[in-house]
Amino acid sequence: MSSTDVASMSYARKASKTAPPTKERDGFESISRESIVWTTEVDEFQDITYEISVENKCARIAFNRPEVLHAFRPRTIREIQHALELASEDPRIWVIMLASNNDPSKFTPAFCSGGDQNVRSNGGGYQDGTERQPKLRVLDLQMQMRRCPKPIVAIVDGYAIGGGHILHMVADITLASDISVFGQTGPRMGSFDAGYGSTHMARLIGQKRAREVWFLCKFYDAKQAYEMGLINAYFPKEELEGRAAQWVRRIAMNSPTAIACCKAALNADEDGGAGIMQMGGEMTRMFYMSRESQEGRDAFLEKRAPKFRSNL
Ligand SMILES: CC(C)(COP(=O)(O)OP(=O)(O)OC[C@H]1O[C@@H](n2cnc3c(N)ncnc32)[C@H](O)[C@@H]1OP(=O)(O)O)[C@@H](O)C(=O)NCCC(=O)NCCSC(=O)c1cc(O)c2ccccc2c1O
Repeated sequence: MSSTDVASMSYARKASKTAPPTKERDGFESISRESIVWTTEVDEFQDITYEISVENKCARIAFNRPEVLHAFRPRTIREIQHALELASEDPRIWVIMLASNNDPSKFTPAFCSGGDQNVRSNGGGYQDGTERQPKLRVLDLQMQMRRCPKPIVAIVDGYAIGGGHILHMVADITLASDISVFGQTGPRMGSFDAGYGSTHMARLIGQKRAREVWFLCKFYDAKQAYEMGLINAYFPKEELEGRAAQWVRRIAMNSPTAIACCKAALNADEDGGAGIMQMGGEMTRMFYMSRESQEGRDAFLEKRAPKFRSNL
């Protein structure tokens, strides 16, 4: 019997009608924390790795530039965009991890240190020879992460700074190790993110705190980040991998459609017309699966008047 089955059993209804209420009845603690065994899905990436676990219904996209603390250049972002598209369109994948590959014996651990300053151009963005024009491609990635119907879990182990800090905030869930450090540096090095980097941060931690983070450019440890509401949880470094596996397994046990709709609704509250479009898209997708919707298409193709049956 797999650990997921054990968790499902404790989650299932039981016969007793007199048991006192306990929070353990959610079954969460019985979900396995064993490391996920990953299979490399695409190996032509240079700046990232992309792995999947079909058994656990999840994908792992990881920054792989430890020598610059996983700073991203346009190539890095383009590769993440491609991997995210693969994961989004793969029916075997229900949850997506955004992480980093660290070897603390060689380089300081980091999730991501933001835009690679070596390729920051004077032309209004970043240019590593792969862009037609210098651009802030990471903003497109942020939109793609928001619009992805599958939950994205950021796994932060080390520095999450600048644009790297924004990427974990844009992810749906953030789990961190206790050695992690969070912060913005833009105003110290001539940059800022006036999009989600400012507005979503204020939604997460409040206006006063967001102004502090941007105006002072202080760094915060994992405990402070948790207390501020920047992250969901933090764990001793050696436990992070197992705890992340537990969270991801649990999300993948739940209804993917319900989760997609919750994500769309939470985005809609913040994203105005674009958020409503995302939620509307989910509604239309499900409506297309109904007999009522299909009757409209069939009637058109058969050149007859539709005979709708209302479900209302
Ligand atoms: C994170 C640090 C505080 C760590 O300091 P530490 O002393 O431990 O390590 P080093 O500084 O020696 O770093 C090791 C090694 O990595 C290189 N490196 C680190 N970060 C970067 C980077 N961002 N770009 C390029 N290279 C980097 C460093 O040079 C070292 O290499 P060596 O060859 O010298 O060994 C510290 O590293 C630090 O402060 N890093 C800079 C972090 C930063 O300022 N990031 C923000 C960049 S701006 C940005 O990210 C950004 C994002 C967006 O989403 C935007 C969106 C819209 C508009 C603008 C955006 C934007 O500007």
